[in-house]
Amino acid sequence: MYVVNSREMRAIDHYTIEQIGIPALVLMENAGRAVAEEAAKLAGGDSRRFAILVGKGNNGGDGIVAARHLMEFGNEVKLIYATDPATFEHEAAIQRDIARKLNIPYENYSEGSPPIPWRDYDVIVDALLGTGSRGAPRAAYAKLIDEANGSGLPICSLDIPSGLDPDNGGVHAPCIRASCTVALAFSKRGLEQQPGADYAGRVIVRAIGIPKAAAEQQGVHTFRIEEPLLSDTLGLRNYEQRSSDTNKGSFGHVLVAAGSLAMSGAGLLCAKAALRAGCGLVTWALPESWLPSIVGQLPEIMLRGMSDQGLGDWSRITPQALIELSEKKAALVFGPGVGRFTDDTAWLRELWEGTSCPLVLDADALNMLSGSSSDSGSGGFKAWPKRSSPVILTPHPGEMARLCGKSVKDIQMDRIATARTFAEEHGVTLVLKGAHTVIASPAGDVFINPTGNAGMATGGTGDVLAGITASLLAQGKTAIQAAALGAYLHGAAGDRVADSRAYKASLIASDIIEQL
Ligand SMILES: NC(=O)C1=CN([C@@H]2O[C@H](COP(=O)(O)OP(=O)(O)OC[C@H]3O[C@@H](n4cnc5c(N)ncnc54)[C@H](OP(=O)(O)O)[C@@H]3O)[C@@H](O)[C@H]2O)[C@@H](O)CC1
Ligand SMILES: [K+]
Repeated sequence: MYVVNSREMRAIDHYTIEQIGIPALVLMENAGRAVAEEAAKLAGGDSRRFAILVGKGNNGGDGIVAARHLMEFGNEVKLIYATDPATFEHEAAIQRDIARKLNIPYENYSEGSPPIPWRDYDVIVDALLGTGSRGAPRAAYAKLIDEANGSGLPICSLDIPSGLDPDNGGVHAPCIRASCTVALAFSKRGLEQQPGADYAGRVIVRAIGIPKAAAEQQGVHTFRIEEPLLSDTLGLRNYEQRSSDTNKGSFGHVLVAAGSLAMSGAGLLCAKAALRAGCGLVTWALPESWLPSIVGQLPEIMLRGMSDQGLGDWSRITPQALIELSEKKAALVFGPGVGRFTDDTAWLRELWEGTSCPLVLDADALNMLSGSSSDSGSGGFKAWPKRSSPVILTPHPGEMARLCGKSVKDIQMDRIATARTFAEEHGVTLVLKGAHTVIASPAGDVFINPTGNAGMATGGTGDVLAGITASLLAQGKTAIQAAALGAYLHGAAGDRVADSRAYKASLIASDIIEQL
């Protein structure tokens, strides 16, 4: 499903109205009707009392239409205007006049108004500010938002919660805390990123007559991952279907290079997740001195001890040894639990240049790459030679901050833009982890993953994701397919674990592997 920013939405509206010829009033009627239906569902029955908070723009116009339909459904409604309705223009002014002729009750609210008697209402519809909103809500808008949040009533926001930045998910003070948000035509970027996603409540996207072709025509290339999208946009139709005439050699051999004595579990989780995600074979390359302690733990996985001079870590293992082992492998994942060592950035560069299979870099491998970026004058790993096969990087916000030389706060402020820019500039597929994981391709396509839960913020879940992603690559998926499907399946498995437990936060990383 398309996810748009306010500029794209304006262009899509304009194209639909001017080029396709669907009148703005028709779109507004469809929008108001859709919101009325969803608000009525939230209210849970007939004859409920709705306060409709109305701003001066088209969001307010949609709200007046919603009021009309709610009244038609048998409810009581009252319009509360945050700006003198005499100043309304265009479609909003037309809706204001219709409401007057229908004697829909209203009041003009201003900064000096006494508090609204909220006990006279059951549900609030928030139609103050939509995608035309700029900056923190001002004057009467701000006061009304504070009052509505303090009322204790369920709030249905129209398009976005008023006070939300529609483009990056940041929230101004104050911002409506909605029970549900009815996004019109397409989801908005602000609804798909934190903290906006929390303020929006349940997001329901409703069609209002704007054709999908309009988004395509305007070049929108940000999507939320969902089952139809996996098949339509990512070309993953029947991604689980296999021919019956196959063998383990048909589904790729993953090489996992991970783990050190202190963090052997990272390698174990990564290798096991790779196998569980469907590839034919997994070899786990690990420092040889502690290999004996692993024997028998993962009977399905082949172990390869790497000569480590008895240290138990990667500091004495040569990149050449791993390069040789990677020959004929369908994917290599490097990084989970490997730690840092002297000259590891140069070590990683040798691996980068010497291997020809698709590469997934996670955890400490990402910190090695950051070492390259901080190496002044080298141009960072952007200047490393282009590889013939793809690279997927899977940073969490802290690792991303180091890769970009920015703060975590800067990264989190606009995850979509950060991920897209980085992927385009560095020619890699990027998986920026965290709530609503963002996956960006070198071509600039961005996919937002809706699956997953807060219980997954626990050690080892990243190692599992790296293993799943490499496994999908080995099975012949393209980098963007493997990265998007990997994040989706990882989160979906995590949601199944959470659903099956008495205490959702008790999820641990190996549970995810078992639910794949
Ligand atoms: N076009 C169409 O056909 C369709 C439109 N649709 C609907 O339109 C919505 C977008 O409508 P929009 O562009 O009119 O902007 P919207 O958010 O209602 O209000 C902006 C007004 O508020 C004001 N204002 C801004 N910031 C403020 C602040 N911080 N604090 C206080 N005031 C502030 C600002 O006025 P100003 O202060 O600049 O005079 C501006 O005039 C969209 O979300 C969807 O609901 C859909 O149904 C699809 C079809
Ligand atoms: K709104």
